[in-house]
Amino acid sequence: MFHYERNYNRYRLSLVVIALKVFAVPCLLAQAALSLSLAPPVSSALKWLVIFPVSIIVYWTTRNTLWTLRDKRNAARLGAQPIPKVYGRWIGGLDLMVYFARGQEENYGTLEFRKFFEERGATTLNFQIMWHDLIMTIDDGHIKHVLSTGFSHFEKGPRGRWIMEGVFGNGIFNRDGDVWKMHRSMTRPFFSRDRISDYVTIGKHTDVALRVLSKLSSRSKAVDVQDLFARFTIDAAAEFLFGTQLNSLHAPLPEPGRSKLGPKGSQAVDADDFGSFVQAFDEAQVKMTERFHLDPFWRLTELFKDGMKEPMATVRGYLEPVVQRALDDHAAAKRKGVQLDQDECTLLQYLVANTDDKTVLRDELVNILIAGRDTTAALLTFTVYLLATHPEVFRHLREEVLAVCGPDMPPTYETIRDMKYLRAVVNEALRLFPPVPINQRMCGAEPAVFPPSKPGGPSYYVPAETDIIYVPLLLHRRKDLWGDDAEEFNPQRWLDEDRVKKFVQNPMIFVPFNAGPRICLGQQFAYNEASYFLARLLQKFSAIDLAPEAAPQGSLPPKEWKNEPGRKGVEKCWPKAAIILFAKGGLWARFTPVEGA
Ligand code: HEM
Repeated sequence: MFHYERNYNRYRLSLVVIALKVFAVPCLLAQAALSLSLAPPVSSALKWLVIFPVSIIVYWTTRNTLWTLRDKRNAARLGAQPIPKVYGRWIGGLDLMVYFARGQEENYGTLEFRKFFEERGATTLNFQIMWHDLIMTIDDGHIKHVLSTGFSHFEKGPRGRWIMEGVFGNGIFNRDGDVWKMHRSMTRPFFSRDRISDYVTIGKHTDVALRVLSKLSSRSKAVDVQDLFARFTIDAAAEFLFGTQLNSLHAPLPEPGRSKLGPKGSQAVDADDFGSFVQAFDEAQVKMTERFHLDPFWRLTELFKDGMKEPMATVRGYLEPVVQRALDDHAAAKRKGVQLDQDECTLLQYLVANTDDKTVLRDELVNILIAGRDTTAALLTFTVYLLATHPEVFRHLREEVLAVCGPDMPPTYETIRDMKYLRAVVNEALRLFPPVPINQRMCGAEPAVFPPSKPGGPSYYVPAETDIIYVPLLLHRRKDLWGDDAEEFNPQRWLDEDRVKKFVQNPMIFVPFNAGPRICLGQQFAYNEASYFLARLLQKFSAIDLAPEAAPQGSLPPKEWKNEPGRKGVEKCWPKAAIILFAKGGLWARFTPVEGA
């Protein structure tokens, strides 16, 4: 097996390999041509300043032209067309790369990619960056092929693995083929039940979170709900996954007007141990996103300092004792002949019964903590944002919650199922703000073909080993799929018979949890957790108002956005993506408590 972790640690060395490939090959060819030519010798200055740089451009342009011809031939052989190409204005399409990287800093999540599709009237494009193909798609049919019907032709691939290794390591998110199958079969049985104990865990942490919220709200204090939800979901996930009480909700929260801008959201001025763990988690994810945008140049920016090392040392330092304790407990239980009760055990107990490899265990926890914490926190954050900005939806939802659960009865599996408007609100938030707004795959060693996504449409040729980016945030906002109100928050669309019929006919227009064999394992848990929390929240609070004045400086959407069409012109928080969607600087809001609740 290829040891990614060992190789990842040599990322500086890989820079030499890349440099040799990009620069040395054309320069050596130029040197050979000079030596063989009968022309008089040229000066060193001419060679280094003119001939070698020109040879690099000529070599790569020629190679690209030859590959384009080869792809055209292959495409014709397979009865397909090449995907429309996007060229930058600078050599090697470097301006596109700068645009993508700057977008990470300055723009609205992944929305900025839309202009390329609109300008060309296409839903799948092939960006030419550093003389390489980078396919980006918002096409439901092509995404279906990548994730589901053509699953075996696509993988996460070595590029993604290189970049994600520092965070995800040997965990389920970062593996393909048999190793991924092993991870999936090891973890899936744990997620395949609707366990009563899950509701107990969710209920317990919801109560703590709402007590904190009630206390602050009784003094009309603004709260960064994104931070609150990150604490709630990590406390619930830690108990559900490894039986540990993190009690992060008991630690000091960021204060309105006194917090600073953290790597993603807001940050308490004096971070405690838990704060450092969470900030480290966030920092590592932001770094990982930067690497995606700057690849392969991130190696240069981290030549003297591995940007992932420190934050991940903090994260792993936090988790290693947890893993060790689980292994010790398992060994002790085995000695006493105690059997594991699969219905009541935590994921970690379940995993240690299957492997004692500490790296696998630690990395799996990191993977599932990120999966379980940040995604659900993003869902809750953007649902609250949408409810605060749509009081009529808030009122309607509250009426349903009070009608089904009364003013204080905790929701159950059955009552959650009965609250159809609640499900519609959650789905609508997932549609407009999918917690995983952008994702990546790679075509395998053989070329593939995207079948026509519309009757009579073209099949598209996908060259072997090409990166493919798909963008659920843009797919979910396509007007031709969702109607003219695609950008509006309208939960009713999930209850309208005709519109639901359209979705049932083509479920690939909505993929917040992915699709196919790698579909999210925690989908049911996430729906349960978010629905439970929202129902309890609406029992206890009668209104939500955004409190932008409480946010740290630099968090609010830039003034220039006001002139932009669509959601960008009306957004009151700044959606950004670092693998997972978040509100820059947090989402600050005030809650009106119900008397006596
Ligand atoms: C709103 C909440 C959630 C959303 C939107 C979400 C979304 C996703 C997406 C898009 C993927 C596919 C990633 C990829 O293959 O590139 C995924 C995978 C996964 N999710 Fe979730 N997720 C959520 C909550 C959870 C929770 C709560 C857990 C567990 C506690 C979880 C566990 C997983 C796991 C283990 C995978 C990996 C599946 C595989 O590679 O085979 N997720 N999720």
